[in-house]
Amino acid sequence: MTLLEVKNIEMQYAQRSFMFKRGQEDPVLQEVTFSLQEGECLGIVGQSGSGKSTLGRIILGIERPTKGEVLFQGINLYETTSKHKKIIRRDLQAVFQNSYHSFNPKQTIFEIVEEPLLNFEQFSKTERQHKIRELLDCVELESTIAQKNPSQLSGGQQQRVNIARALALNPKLIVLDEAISSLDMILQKHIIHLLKTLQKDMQLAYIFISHDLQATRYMSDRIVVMEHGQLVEEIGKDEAYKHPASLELYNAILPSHPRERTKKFFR
Ligand SMILES: Nc1ncnc2c1ncn2[C@@H]1O[C@H](COP(=O)(O)OP(=O)(O)OP(=O)(O)O)[C@@H](O)[C@H]1O
Repeated sequence: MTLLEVKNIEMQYAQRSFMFKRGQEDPVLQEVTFSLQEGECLGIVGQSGSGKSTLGRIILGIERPTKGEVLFQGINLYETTSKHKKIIRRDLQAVFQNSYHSFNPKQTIFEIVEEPLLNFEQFSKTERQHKIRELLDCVELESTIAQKNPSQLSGGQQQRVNIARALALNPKLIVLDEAISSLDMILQKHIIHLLKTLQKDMQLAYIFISHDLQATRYMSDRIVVMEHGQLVEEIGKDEAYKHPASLELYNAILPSHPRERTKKFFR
């Protein structure tokens, strides 16, 4: 079943200038259209500045597009009642690149993961404690971590806390915007495996926004490539990239062995 429909999205920011008359910037997104099925992972790749994060924020309901619509479970995100907004806020979650900035540094990990439960569920304190233990276990964190502050955790542990918080309300879709980019290669691998397992166990859908073509290929059922705010190619998991913009990204991947990294990669 279709979970998300993104239709003809255009995004144009107003020019910010003290010197000149305020006008319009060139569109950051143009005619962006795609859909996502329940339980599916769609990868979004593209060069820096191609509009990936802007699109992610529009899908999350954080930024209103200039044109077009986003339907989540058939409900238009930008023209909805407060009752529907609350449902959407439960079912649609996000994990961003820099997890530390999304925490209140004074809160304990327990309080961070508890927050969505307090806001959306009618759980007793014991039920919340149980649920938080379960969520930390789900992301392979020891429950002793619950009394620590974010600054006492490693980057990988912080990102697991972020994932636990995103999972707290059993969402249908998580937008992962460069969610593994700040981690070292080994941690990236662990988190990717974890995300895959959670996706299967919880029938989650993901939008996986990344610069990393290999991680995106591993995670996604389908991949769309963005260039200058437009979707220029859509491929299946095992299909080869064809569009010049996709091939440029693909050719920028460093070979795994330094001997194979010839000068052409640094031109
Ligand atoms: N709030 C804003 N106001 C004005 N322009 C913006 C705003 N947010 C993003 N942009 C512009 O939109 C374009 C796309 O930015 P965006 O961050 O979506 O790209 P991206 O593909 O996610 O890049 P990166 O991979 O580097 O994060 C950029 O030119 C950026 O300067």
